[in-house]
Amino acid sequence: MTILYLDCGMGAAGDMLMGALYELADDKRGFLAGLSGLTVAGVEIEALASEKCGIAGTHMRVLVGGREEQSLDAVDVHDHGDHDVHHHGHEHTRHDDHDHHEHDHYDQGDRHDHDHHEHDGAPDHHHDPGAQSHTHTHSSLPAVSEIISGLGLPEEVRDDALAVYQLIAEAEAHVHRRPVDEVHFHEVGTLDAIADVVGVSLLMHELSPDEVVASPVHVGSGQVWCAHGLVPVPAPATAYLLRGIPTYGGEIRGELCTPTGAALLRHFVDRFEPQPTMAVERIGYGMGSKDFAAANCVRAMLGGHAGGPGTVIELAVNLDDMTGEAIGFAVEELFAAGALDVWTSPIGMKKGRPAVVLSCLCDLSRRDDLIATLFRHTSTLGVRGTPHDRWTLERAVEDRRVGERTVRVKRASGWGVTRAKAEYDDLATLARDEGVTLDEARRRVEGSS
Ligand SMILES: O=C([S-])c1cc(C(=O)S)c[n+]([C@@H]2O[C@H](COP(=O)(O)O)[C@@H](O)[C@H]2O)c1
Ligand code: NI
Repeated sequence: MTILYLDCGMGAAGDMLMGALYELADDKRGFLAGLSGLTVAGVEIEALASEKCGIAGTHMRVLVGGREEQSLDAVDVHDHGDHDVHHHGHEHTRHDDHDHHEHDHYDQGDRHDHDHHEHDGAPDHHHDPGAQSHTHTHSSLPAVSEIISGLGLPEEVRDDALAVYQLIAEAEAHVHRRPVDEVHFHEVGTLDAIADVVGVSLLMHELSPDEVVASPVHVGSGQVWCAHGLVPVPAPATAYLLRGIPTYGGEIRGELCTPTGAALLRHFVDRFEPQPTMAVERIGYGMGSKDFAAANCVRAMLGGHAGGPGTVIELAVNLDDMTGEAIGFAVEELFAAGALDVWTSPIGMKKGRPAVVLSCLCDLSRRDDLIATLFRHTSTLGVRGTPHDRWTLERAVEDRRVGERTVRVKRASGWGVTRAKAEYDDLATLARDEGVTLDEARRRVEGSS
């Protein structure tokens, strides 16, 4: 059971997530080759050694037409004009010839400010950024999907990347109160964001952790320039994408979590909580392009469960107006939707009604599906949920030959205990086919070991 833990104590941007996962990947060349389809579109992706507050990590530099996009925090408004903001995005990239310590001053007057929704959504609608501003492209979801689908990615990677973009499109649609099919991306529609989304999807596919856990997300504070103008941090799309996820503003003035980072977290992370008990085997640091007092990185840790409890959710509803048949059907649907266990308990309810509590246990990643199943297949108007610690034995299933037949035997071990038990369905088939009792069938399986 492998756990990928993402420390988002300095937020998350697409390139930071990609850098952190890249450090964990075995086949780094294969990964970069997997992104080569993007070079046709003028995108170059380099993994550069980068250092923040003395920590060595990787900065994934995505160049589109030779330029790297940066988010423009409005960290300081100077006396010499309301429109001047101090851009503190600079890099400390060892393999780079440029002067990384320059501080650019962005003047709102040099920006091409406009309503991106007035454009027709053609993916090649670029604005010349000039010397003082940033490039952005206006792309529709179908245009972005076409680019992603044309990259020759494994099906699962392509589907993940498309799902991340769907989330971004829904966030844009919500923020601008437009239908999803009328959304035109601005910054996140540029090729560098596509590279981030595809890169992270590819690396997740390569690492294939059983569980992805992330810390509460530090979003930063203040304001940031985007295609709409100066917006509050977290940017509106980021705030929407992170709803329901634990976040905090903290002391740092600047945008720490971008819409792309937020969409990637929403899609890939199973649960948000402090680092679980795990035996960490590999650690990766993905560096951002900006510098703050704290190391601007996402830290990724890969490891296994280390004897600590897992978390399961118990969902429960009280039912006083359903038939036994209908409740039985709901039980089957809950199992089909991924419940670990489902049970009913008799209760007495108001107005002297005999009733039942229908309960089920599930992993957090299945919780929302099971809530939807409860609402769909029962008459309840509310679902209760309680998280529980759960300690488990390691389980394995082995096949055992009993004469001409194969019977599955479940082995469980840990906590000083080892035991084995034949799978009931196989045992019942054996008993019926051989015309013996269940006990006799069990003895035959035990005798065959
Ligand atoms: O492109 C989109 S959807 C976008 C939306 C918003 C809104 O809040 S609406 C803000 N921004 C800003 O663009 C840059 C780049 O974001 P990436 O996700 O492409 O890294 C960033 O400063 C966002 O706040 C983009
Ligand atoms: Ni927007």
